[in-house]
Amino acid sequence: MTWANTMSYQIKEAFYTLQGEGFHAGRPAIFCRFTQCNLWTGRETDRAQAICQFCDTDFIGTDGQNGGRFDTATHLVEHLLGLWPKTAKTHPFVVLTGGEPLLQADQSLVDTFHQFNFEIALETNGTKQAPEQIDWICVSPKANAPWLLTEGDELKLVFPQKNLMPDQINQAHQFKHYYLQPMDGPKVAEHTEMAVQYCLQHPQWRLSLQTHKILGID
Ligand SMILES: C[S@@+](CC[C@H](N)C(=O)[O-])C[C@H]1O[C@@H](n2cnc3c(N)ncnc32)[C@H](O)[C@@H]1O
Ligand SMILES: Nc1nc2[nH]cc(C(=O)O)c2c(=O)[nH]1
Ligand code: SF4
Ligand SMILES: [Mg+2]
Repeated sequence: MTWANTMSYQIKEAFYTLQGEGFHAGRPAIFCRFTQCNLWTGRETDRAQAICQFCDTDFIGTDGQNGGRFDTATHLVEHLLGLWPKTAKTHPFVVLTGGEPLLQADQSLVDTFHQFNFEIALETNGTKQAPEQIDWICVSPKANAPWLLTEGDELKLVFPQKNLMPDQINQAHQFKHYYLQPMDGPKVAEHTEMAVQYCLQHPQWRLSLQTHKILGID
């Protein structure tokens, strides 16, 4: 006999938009937002007790646009492929985010994306190791959380974070690009000015604005 497969991918929402942040800002991409995070429950009543307290995202449930539970990697990938324009001359580009995508995204999902000719980018908090062969890894470490994934393509530090300022980033870490992203919230203007000044004084760092918020798109 075979066991019923209870594993499934739980997706809050999925949408086609421009990557707003970091190296690939401006690039059309399918966003796949997984439910759940290991640094916050996602409930406002728990925010003040969470390890990560500044999150700008709702990742609870599977009720968002194009969200749902997908019982196999193939079913999820086919669903996402449907969001890529039919007339596109380029292969589909997907950004796995959340919530924390590495709680669910496994080797089978990565391999299935590649079978369907996807290029895969990942947005992660860096608390877990990633499956192999992800095409673009963006790590955004969080103060007071374990940091295990210390290599990747892009390090995108939300700034400022008490206990995780850019001078505390170990330069032995292996990333191709280093970005400061101003922490959104009531003080975003002040944080942006501070990030500009920090980059000017430490030109290894570049500024990442959340351009989708400026544009008013997803
Ligand atoms: C919502 S997170 C999901 C992926 C993963 N859990 C992570 O933290 O990287 C996506 C990106 O938004 C960033 N982010 C979350 N809240 C933010 C805020 N208030 N201001 C600026 N960036 C924020 C995260 O650091 C991360 O780079
Ligand atoms: N346009 C757009 N770009 C993004 N880059 C990272 C995002 C995220 O929430 O992970 C995000 C997002 O939610 N929207
Ligand atoms: S780690 Fe990412 S998804 Fe989790 S609470 Fe922080 S910013 Fe939000
Ligand atoms: Mg976002």
